[in-house]
Amino acid sequence: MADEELPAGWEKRLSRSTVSALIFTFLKIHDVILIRQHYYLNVYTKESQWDRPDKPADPSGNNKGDGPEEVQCSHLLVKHSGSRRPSSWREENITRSKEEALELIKCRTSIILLIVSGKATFADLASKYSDCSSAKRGGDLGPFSRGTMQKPFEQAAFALKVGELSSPVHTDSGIHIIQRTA
Ligand SMILES: O=C(CCc1ccccc1)N[C@H](Cc1nc2ccccc2[nH]1)C(=O)O
Repeated sequence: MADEELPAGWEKRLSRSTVSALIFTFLKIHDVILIRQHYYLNVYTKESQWDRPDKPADPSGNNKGDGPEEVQCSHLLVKHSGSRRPSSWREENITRSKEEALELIKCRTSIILLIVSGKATFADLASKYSDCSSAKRGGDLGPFSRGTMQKPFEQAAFALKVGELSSPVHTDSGIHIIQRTA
């Protein structure tokens, strides 16, 4: 079935291994072959699935067993001067700019490559570098359902597969890297 025959409300997307992208981006290893896979995004609920859908996406977002009612995530937050609370356990008065925060989170993210080699875990890094109070719990936010987190965070979290890492996500709190853990 050709792409244009996708049932209404679905988009075909290309994913790639975050790690490969990070290796490619941060270590400038030009012979890394990006692992690319197609997945399908419900344009209404932003939920994603690997299997090609055979029926129109449910616009109501009612969960008919298609996506999780709740997810569990950990995150690493880098705040900046424009954050809603530019202060954290790490730094009483956070003055870095949003651009500096983005650069910093990219550096932190490149450290996530250490996870691949087993030299560090996401929890190790979040507990060291996250500006959220959840750093004390290795960045773990516990399970949450839709409607409880800032929308950009929720949409990114619910689009992740278990174990996946997000790209940098901007909320009023700052810039996050999210890992879905359940
Ligand atoms: O609101 C909290 C506490 C989050 C938390 C949830 C569950 C367990 C432990 C912590 N921390 C804020 C920073 C912050 N903003 C967020 C926005 C979305 C998700 C997590 C976030 N964390 C802050 O510290 O300014």
